[in-house]
Amino acid sequence: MSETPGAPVIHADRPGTFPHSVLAERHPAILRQVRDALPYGPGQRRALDALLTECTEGTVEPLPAGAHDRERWQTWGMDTYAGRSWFDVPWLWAESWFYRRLLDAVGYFGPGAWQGVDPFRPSKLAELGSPATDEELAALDDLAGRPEHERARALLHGSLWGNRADLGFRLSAEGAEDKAAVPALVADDSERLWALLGASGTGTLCLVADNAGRELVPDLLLLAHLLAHGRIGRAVLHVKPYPYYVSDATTADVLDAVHRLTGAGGAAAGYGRELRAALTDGRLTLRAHPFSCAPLPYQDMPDDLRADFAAAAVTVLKGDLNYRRLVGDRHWPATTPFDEATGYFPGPVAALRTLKSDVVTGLDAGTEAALTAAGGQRWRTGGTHALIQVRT
Ligand SMILES: O=P(O)(O)OC[C@@]1(O)O[C@H](CO)[C@@H](O)[C@@H]1O
Repeated sequence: MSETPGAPVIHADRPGTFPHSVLAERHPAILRQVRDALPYGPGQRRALDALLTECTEGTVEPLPAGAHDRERWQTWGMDTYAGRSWFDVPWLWAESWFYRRLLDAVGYFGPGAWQGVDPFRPSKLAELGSPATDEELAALDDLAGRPEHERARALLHGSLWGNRADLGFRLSAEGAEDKAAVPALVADDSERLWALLGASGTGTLCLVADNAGRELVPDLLLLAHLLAHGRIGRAVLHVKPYPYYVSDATTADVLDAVHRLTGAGGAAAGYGRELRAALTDGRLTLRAHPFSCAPLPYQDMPDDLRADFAAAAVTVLKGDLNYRRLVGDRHWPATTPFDEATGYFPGPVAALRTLKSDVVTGLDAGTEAALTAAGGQRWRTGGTHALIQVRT
């Protein structure tokens, strides 16, 4: 773990703060949701109950000697934090630890019959199969007749606002952009992103995915478009190696999403076929690196991942958690330059994120003041605002 100096690391120890509410309220609610989602047996239910007590009142208990990833978690700080209250370790660490322990409780890592069963799959499938997703996919038919650059921009906004599970590519009668969403952008470096994704490109785009379902679908649509129109030669989609933060995308979720697209008919099916072809011929590859579920900032990424990102024309990181890990989960002044916070990143990097936690960099002072004047600090966590930031 790096000892990088910087703004103070975020902890969850102060009642009344957003991080505290995640540990004290959101995690217990997730445990209840998981209990209800699948018919787990008595042993799994006891383990979920024990985890509830441990994460709210107890201390960090190290993984047992036989755990397959014990050594990895030791390098990720487990021994340092063992014995401390979950509220007294870095918030990012406590959250990642929660999902690792939850999967243990339901037998995800096995051995046994429940090995590999995603506790969040019922909710992911419900979202993917919802009428709202039908509507959003049908909106692709309206997009089909537009010029390529308009489609590309609409799909980029779909991917961005998909982070709020709200696909921005749905066209209004007036034009190609979502009129309500665009003014909510607190930083917009999209033209710099398009400069990296030129009109004809042979380069590789790394897209570090966030949520499955209604976020992953527009991410895939964007990749399909960029590949089909030769803006990039290859894409590498980074997904999680195991279920994480409830809805984060795994390989199984990508396959479900592609299946959903091909079965949808209309323009959506065309995107689905393009994705299947790209996966089959190697233009689109999936990567499920263990570090994608690490409780650490990207500054601490291992060399093989660094090499992947270094070789890309641009790496696009989706969502709030990836943003926290990109700039560091710290109380940065909002005007801290994005270029400075991401200076360590081994190549051009872009963040596409709706704001759902306190961390933010790269705002100008006027924007920050206007946001705060309009409603205190709620803009930081409410998911009502978004940003596209790029460092070349
Ligand atoms: O990465 P995502 O899906 O955009 O957001 C993850 C998130 O919901 O989880 C954290 C709270 O648990 C917050 O940082 C953030 O709001």
